[in-house]
Amino acid sequence: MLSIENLTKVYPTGDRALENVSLEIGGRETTAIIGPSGAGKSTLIRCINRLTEPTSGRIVLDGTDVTSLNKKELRKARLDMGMVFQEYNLVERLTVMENVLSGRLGEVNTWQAFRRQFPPDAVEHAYDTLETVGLAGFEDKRADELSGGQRQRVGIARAVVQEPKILLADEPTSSLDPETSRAVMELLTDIAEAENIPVLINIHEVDLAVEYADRIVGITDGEVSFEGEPDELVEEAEDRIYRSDSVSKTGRKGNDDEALDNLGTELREI
Ligand SMILES: Nc1ncnc2c1ncn2[C@@H]1O[C@H](COP(=O)(O)OP(=O)(O)OP(=O)(O)O)[C@@H](O)[C@H]1O
Repeated sequence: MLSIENLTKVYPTGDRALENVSLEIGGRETTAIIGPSGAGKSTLIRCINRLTEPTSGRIVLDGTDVTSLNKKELRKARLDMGMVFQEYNLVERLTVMENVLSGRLGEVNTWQAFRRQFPPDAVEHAYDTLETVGLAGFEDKRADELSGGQRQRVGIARAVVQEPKILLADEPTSSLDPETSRAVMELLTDIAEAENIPVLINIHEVDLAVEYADRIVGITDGEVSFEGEPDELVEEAEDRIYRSDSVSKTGRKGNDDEALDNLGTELREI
């Protein structure tokens, strides 16, 4: 169970990205965080494993107060929090298998890591996980030979072999085409069930959130503006979440789209 308690983040620039955010995430539920651009979604995900340091508040994972850990303790605690990134964060010149096993690096010493000596159960788990994510047979391919969707599958497999207590995903579909995005969302929700862990996803596309998530959390101007099941996300709730936004919500025309339309009209008139 992950408890986020009164989380506040103020960047050194003075930007108040999060204001007293409290949430509980548990079971094997997929929670989607939606909201306008700049609302604080990414900051929220990154504060959980302290890739971004919270200003105040607490993050408690299965009884461990992550916010109070020193560097060494934090490295260990991060093994419990698998992270999937928008840009995959793979080591391009390493193979798929090496990238996946890097999820277990925290468990072996430097010499073992250098000799690529991982425990046999880790290697077996990596093979199984590659099969789960649809990449059986890709073990020896280099990461830079893969498509975006395949890279993201490697990123997910790397997070899963850590055997985390929670999976965090920061815009995992933003660099992917719609069909691949759906496949990745399906995979993440399947993993939540199979591994019996909660998955927290920062996602731009409301339609994907509604289709795949069990629960939706709306963030607006750094605060929780909605919390509920996908079918509770009626138009009024969406308007509340996106009240100050014009571009991020899928399916709704924003200022940029309108500006492009106007430009098109003007060009046709010349
Ligand atoms: N490193 C930083 N330094 C200063 N301000 C930052 C930093 N990162 C984010 N911010 C600010 O914090 C606020 C929240 O940003 P964040 O990236 O968390 O939003 P987001 O909802 O994930 O946006 P998007 O959907 O566009 O990625 C914004 O006002 C942003 O400008």
